[in-house]
Amino acid sequence: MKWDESDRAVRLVDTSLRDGSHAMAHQFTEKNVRDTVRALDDAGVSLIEVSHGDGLGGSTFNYGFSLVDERKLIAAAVDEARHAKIAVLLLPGLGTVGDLRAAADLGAGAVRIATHCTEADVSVQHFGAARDLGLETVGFLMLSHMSTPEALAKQGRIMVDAGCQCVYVVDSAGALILEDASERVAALVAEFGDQAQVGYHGHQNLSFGVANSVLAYRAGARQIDGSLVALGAGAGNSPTEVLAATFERLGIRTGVDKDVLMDAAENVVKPYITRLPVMDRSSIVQGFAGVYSSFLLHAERAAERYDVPAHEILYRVGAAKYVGGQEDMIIDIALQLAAERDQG
Ligand SMILES: C[C@H](O)CC(=O)C(=O)O
Ligand SMILES: [Mn+2]
Repeated sequence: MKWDESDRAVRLVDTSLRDGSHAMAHQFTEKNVRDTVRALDDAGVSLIEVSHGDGLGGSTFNYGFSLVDERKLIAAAVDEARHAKIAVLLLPGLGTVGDLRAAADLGAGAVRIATHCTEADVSVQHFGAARDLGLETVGFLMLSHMSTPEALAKQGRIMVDAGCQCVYVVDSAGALILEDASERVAALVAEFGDQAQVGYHGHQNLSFGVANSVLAYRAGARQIDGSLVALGAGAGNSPTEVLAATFERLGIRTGVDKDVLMDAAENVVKPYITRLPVMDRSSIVQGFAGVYSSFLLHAERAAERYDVPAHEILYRVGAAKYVGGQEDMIIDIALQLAAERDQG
């Protein structure tokens, strides 16, 4: 197994233990984390993200409480990884610089700082703090389908100027289809030149995670996210094991062992998944209507509570263009639908 980053044409980053937190309703155990990190590390994955689904400090009433304190999970991941670096996610306004310092003290080596695709300026202080802490820095422009490639590149520039080393086009809704993804990546690559890398984070709501990742690579992305068994919000992320197999077939060096990853998917992750990510009606509507993937479980819960269809809630969330942090509006919409039903 190669551990020289320069020997990889593309770096596959695994987010099963962070984006997968949404699909697991934030119920990861320490054993889940240890087993998954060990398997990913054995496969040669060099960056593994571990946090609450909504990042540091995400364990709240609005987003959903974690079963196990994420700091305990981060410490376990750091303890288990022999070669891989552990990354944490931070959404400014939810996670703080104090949370970041604590994660760095626990041994996290990278932070991925996520903002809505038009709000990169709120990340400036956090990138500065991360660089001061000696962390590798990555920026996430979430719900990228809501911006044009040109506007996204300008937002990425704010992150790079603040100290970000790789800016991701994040398809939070799984709404980007083929050129939608590659044109956004290409715009960021053109903007940054060799000042920063570009990454791509896909969701499978319309089933384009892997295809978009290949096009993103061809457009210049050099870090690509995946999750084992697609474990992630909505219909899940691009499966890491499928990315590895696909890139190998294309002759693109990832430095990871696809067979070890497939074994990890089958025998480590699949047995603990409580709800397999699927392209069902609700998640397809998310991709179609451009709805944040992590709204899925919130919509399903509101649907059950108010006896209204989850996919109808999600259509309305898409029409209203709600963004991350507006989870409470899902209940508002469910109440509207219930009132309309009761009025006949
Ligand atoms: C906080 C979000 O879950 C980040 C992410 O993975 C996405 O927007 O997609
Ligand atoms: Mn995601």
